[in-house]
Amino acid sequence: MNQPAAPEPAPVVELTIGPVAHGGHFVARHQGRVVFVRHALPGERVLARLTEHDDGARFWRADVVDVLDASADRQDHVWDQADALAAARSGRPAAGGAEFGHIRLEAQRRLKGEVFAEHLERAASIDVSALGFAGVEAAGEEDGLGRFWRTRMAFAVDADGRLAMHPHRSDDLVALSSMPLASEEIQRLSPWDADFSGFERVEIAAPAGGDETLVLLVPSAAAADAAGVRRAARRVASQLPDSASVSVLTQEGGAAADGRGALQRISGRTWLSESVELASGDDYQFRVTGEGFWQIHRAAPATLTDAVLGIVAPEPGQTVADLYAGAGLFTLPLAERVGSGGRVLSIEGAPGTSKDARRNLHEHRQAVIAQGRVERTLRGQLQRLSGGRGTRRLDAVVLDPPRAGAGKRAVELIAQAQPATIAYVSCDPASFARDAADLRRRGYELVTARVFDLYPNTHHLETVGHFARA
Ligand SMILES: C[S@@+](CC[C@H](N)C(=O)[O-])C[C@H]1O[C@@H](n2cnc3c(N)ncnc32)[C@H](O)[C@@H]1O
Repeated sequence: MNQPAAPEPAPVVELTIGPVAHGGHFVARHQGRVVFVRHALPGERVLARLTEHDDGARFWRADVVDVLDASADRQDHVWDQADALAAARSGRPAAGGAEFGHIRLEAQRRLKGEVFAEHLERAASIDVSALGFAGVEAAGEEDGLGRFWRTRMAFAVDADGRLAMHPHRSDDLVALSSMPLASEEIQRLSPWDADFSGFERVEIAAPAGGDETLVLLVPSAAAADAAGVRRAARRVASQLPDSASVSVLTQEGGAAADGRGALQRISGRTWLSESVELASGDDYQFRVTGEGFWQIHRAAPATLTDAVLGIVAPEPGQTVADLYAGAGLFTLPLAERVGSGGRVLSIEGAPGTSKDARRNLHEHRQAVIAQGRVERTLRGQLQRLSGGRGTRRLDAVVLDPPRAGAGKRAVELIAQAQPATIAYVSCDPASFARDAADLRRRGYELVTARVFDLYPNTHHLETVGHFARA
């Protein structure tokens, strides 16, 4: 019988690396075609394996397998399991999730600043140097190598029940023996040593500085009956320290935070208590349910809230909107500052997360907590706030949309409310630049932009932009 032909090994080509591009890639050219290369640095000469190279494709993709001339910004990778060069040498896949780990931290920030500046220039004709953009800022105290900052982690589970992660754009799984971006609280659980058989996804959350952790187990599609799932979950719980609360999350489709999931407690609690201390010394407590949204970097909640309050400078009696509000991270300090004579309209789409916001704000009657999509609910909420006399104008708007940005309809509604000030928090420079261009067309100018490195050793960056009505 004929054996199927073994797949051709992907070609390896020599490339000279050009500038950084968004998404963790660097731009090179091969035979006139653009190649997006990972694990590289500008100016390097490398050997790279073509991972996507269709003849008809507009561009190709490649991963560096060897460095012929190294950049001075290159360092030993901070996480051996994500080290693409070591992986290529030993013929194993590298885990995704730390695609900038081979770059010195200061250089990562310089590159992220270049990506940010380029997007604003290209999509919104904004020259960030004219705004006094001072480069990407570190958040909070940090490990010199950009490790131990993630208070939220999501893992896959391999066939042996080990925590695992996918390589970039791959369905393969890399079983983990470490994950140095995870916070020290998560490290203390040593989840890499546990057996998660029976589950297909594991989410772990740990508040910065606390000793409680929350482990959510998503049963695999082929899971046994409910009793079998509970037994498997109890077996997981028995392998973890007592400080870990364990719950099973069953999802009837959709993301964890969409409110359609059901949480079933196995041990401990189904929620975490998060504490945020601002630069002013003000201290806030939040309850965040297992499947609810919370910022990932340990210093992000305080860093972002300080930046937002610095822009909005809320005053007693004002009316402010907090859009894409999550569990109320910004809503709570805004509500305290506008006082009982003011109003904060807080809109969050995910029902479970919105429930958290309602609990976190229940003592603040000036906060109106609305659940729904901003683009669908903002107008109706502003009409309600005006008591049926047209649409309530806003003094300021804070928006912190997901990666896709706010989009045309939400920007239109925000501009119609005529806020003097807009604080726009964004985790994606492309959608931020697109929305910034739209805000400009509607009479708002970007006054300042700060970029925070809330995702060290990855290509991601967080922007807080201050827009003012021209
Ligand atoms: C980046 S998070 C910000 C949450 C909050 N500001 C914080 O920092 O904790 C974005 C939030 O927007 C919510 N969301 C996504 N799309 C939405 C939409 N169209 N309308 C309202 N909320 C939405 C998500 O559920 C998520 O909680």
